[in-house]
Amino acid sequence: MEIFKYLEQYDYEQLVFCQDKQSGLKAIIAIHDTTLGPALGGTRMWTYASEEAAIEDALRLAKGMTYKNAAAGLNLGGGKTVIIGDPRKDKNEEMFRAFGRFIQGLNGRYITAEDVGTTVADMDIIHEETDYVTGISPAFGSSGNPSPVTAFGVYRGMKAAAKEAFGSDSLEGKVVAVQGVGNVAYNLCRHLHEEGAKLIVTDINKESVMRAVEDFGAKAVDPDEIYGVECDIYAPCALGAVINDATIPQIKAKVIAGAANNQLKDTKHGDIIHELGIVYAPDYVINAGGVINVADELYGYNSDRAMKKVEGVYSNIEKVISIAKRDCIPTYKAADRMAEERIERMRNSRSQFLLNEKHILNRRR
Ligand SMILES: NC(=O)C1=CN([C@@H]2O[C@H](COP(=O)(O)OP(=O)(O)OC[C@H]3O[C@@H](n4cnc5c(N)ncnc54)[C@H](O)[C@@H]3O)[C@@H](O)[C@H]2O)C=CC1
Ligand SMILES: CC(C)CC(=O)C(=O)O
Repeated sequence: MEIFKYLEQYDYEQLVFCQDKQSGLKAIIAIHDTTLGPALGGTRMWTYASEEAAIEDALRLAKGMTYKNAAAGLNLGGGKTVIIGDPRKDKNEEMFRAFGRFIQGLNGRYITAEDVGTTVADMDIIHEETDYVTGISPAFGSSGNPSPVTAFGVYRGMKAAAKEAFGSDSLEGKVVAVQGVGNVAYNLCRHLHEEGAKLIVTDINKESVMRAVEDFGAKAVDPDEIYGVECDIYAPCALGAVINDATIPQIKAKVIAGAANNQLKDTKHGDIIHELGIVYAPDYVINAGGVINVADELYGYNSDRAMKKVEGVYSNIEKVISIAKRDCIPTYKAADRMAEERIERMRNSRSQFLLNEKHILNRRR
């Protein structure tokens, strides 16, 4: 990958490589765009096949955060970190302390939170070194694990997408195929089960599957089978790029609505599912509940206020669908349009000169 060419092509601001020999930390912080405010996005710990794959993931996820935060109405830019390693074997306290110091060194340009492979306990360790971390323990007056709130937002967004596809937002009796039943999707399954939806689940982790079978009466299928099952709604809740040339011909669902980031392998796959008449709830709009929740910590966390905003994922999905219909475009493009228009409006409004304490005029006093 020609890194500067890529950064220029997709308007990235900064890519930071962090190495700490003692703890084994190898982290990549990608900051995409800070027009709306500091870049907020989680830290993913994963065993990447190559350093290039890790860089690509950080970059793609960071750009997704710019769009997610903008579309959610947050005054935050987009960034993300990936830590290279196996979260089950390679974590240690010094690693997250070292990582916290690297974040502190960015002086507020980047604020982190949980993502796949990292936990509230990890955020608490980072917090020993920096205040630029969210999703820390409720004991600190913070919001804790974002996953249940992300799940609630996905549930709300799924209902809005169902209303468009089926004429009603009730999920009672609807068959939902859930791919990956981890932190977010387990909580999503609970909401769906409580509303009377029928669940088909899969995961590469057998224990997670069994928990959903036992707790919610879900039917289990093998990971490769999930795309082709007879269902009304397909909910990708594992990793990205699952909507692709190989999977689209198998999908029988009328709605795709799930938590995973970067679900479309390529934008052309968003065009194809649109042509097939599938209602696609764009990933970064439907899964914004977690970031909306952790962002509230920056104002002094208030759960009621945060949950009210997360309920708005429903109307945000409605808004995206109506832009898509108005402009005759697929929903993924409508979501991009919504996010980009907000960033441009704010960029223009911030172009006016404002004196602040760092300005040269102040230094002369
Ligand atoms: N946790 C959060 O608040 C947010 C999460 N997301 C996204 O939602 C997705 C899920 O996040 P979490 O639930 O936090 O992660 P998680 O790691 O708890 O759950 C992911 C699950 O997917 C399973 N999985 C991995 N590969 C699979 C495959 N090929 N087939 C089937 N299952 C597979 C894993 O075993 C795991 O149980 C991720 O893409 C994440 O980036 C997005 C926004 C917020
Ligand atoms: C997990 C969230 C708190 C932030 C994030 O990184 C995301 O929404 O993907």
